[in-house]
Amino acid sequence: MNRLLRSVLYMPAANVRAMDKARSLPVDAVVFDLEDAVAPAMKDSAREQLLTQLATGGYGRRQLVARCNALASPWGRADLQALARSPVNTLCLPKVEAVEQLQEFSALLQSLQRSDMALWPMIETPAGVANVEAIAGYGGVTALVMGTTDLAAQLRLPTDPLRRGLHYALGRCVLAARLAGVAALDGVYLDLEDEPGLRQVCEQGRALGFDGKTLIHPRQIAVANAVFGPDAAAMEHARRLLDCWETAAADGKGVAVLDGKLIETMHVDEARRVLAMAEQARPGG
Ligand SMILES: CC(C)(COP(=O)(O)OP(=O)(O)OC[C@H]1O[C@@H](n2cnc3c(N)ncnc32)[C@H](O)[C@@H]1OP(=O)(O)O)[C@@H](O)C(=O)NCCC(=O)NCCSC(=O)C[C@H](O)C(=O)O
Ligand SMILES: [Mg+2]
Repeated sequence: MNRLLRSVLYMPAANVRAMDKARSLPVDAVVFDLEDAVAPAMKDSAREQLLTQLATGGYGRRQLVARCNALASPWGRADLQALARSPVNTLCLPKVEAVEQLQEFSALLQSLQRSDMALWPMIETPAGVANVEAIAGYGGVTALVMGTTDLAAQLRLPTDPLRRGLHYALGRCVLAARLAGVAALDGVYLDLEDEPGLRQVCEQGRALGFDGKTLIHPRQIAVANAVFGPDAAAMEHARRLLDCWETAAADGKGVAVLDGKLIETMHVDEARRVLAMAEQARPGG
C-alpha cells in the first residue's frame, strides 16, 4: 500500500525499443503489455521478446508488471506459463469482472509455483465497477487499475476532458481500494501532445484519491511524478507536524497544536506516510 506508484508506464511487449528505453526512465512501475497493444498475429513473438528483455534485466528498482491476456483468450495460459519463469512479480489482469476470474488466475499461478505474484485487476467494464469491492479485497491483490478507455466506451460516454461520466466509477474504485488497503491507479490519457490536459486530469485523479497514473508515453512521466509525488511543501509540513507532535509528547502533553490547528493521530500517520513516500522518490532511495 505504501509503495510509491506515481507513474506506471505501459509499453507493448512487441516494441523492443520501448522496453529498452524503460530501463532509463524515471517511472515507478513498468507494465509490459501482452494484451490490447499487441496484435493477435504478434502475440507469441511479443511474449518471447518480453522474456528476452526480462532475462537481460537492467530495470533497477522499478516494479515489473506484465499485463497478460484473459484466460478465456487463446493466449492467456501461455502468457502465465512464460511469465512464471520470469522476474515479473506483478500480473495486471484485464477486464476483471468477478472474483471467480481471480480465483482462476490464482489456481494457475499456484500450479506454476508463483503464488507470490501480486495481482493488479483492471476495472474497465460496468460489471467490474459493480463488483469492485470483492475484487479489491481478494487475496494477493495489491492495486486496482482503472481502464478508463474501455470503461468510457462501454458506458457510451461522450468525450469530456472533465471525465464527468466517470466520476461515480472512479470514486467507487478509490473507496474500494481504501477499504481493502490496496493502491488505486488512474487510467491513461490518450493525447500525447496535450500536457496541460494531462496535468488537469492528473490533478483530478489526485483529488479523487488515486495514488498514481497509468501512462502510455515517456513524455507523460514528469507530470505524473510531480502531481502524485509528495512535493517540498508537503514534506516540510510533515516534518514540522512530527516535530510538534514529538515535542508535545516529550513535554507530557496529551494534545499538540501546529499553526493554530489541533493535531490528531491520523495527521501523524499521514505525515509519516508522506515522508516514507518521499524517501522512495529520492534518487537512489
Ligand atoms: C503511442 C506510441 C505508439 C508512440 O510511440 P513512438 O512513435 O515510438 O513515440 P516517440 O517517437 O515519441 O518515442 C520517443 C522515444 O520513446 C520511446 N517510447 C515511446 N513510447 C514508449 C513507452 N510507452 N514506453 C517506453 N518507451 C517508449 C520510443 O521507443 C522512443 O525511444 P528512442 O527512440 O529510444 O528515444 C507509444 O508511445 C506506445 O506504444 N505507447 C504505449 C501504448 C500501450 O501500451 N497501450 C496499451 C496500454 S493503455 C490501455 O490499454 C488502456 C486501458 O486498457 C483502458 O481501457 O483504458
Ligand atoms: Mg482496456
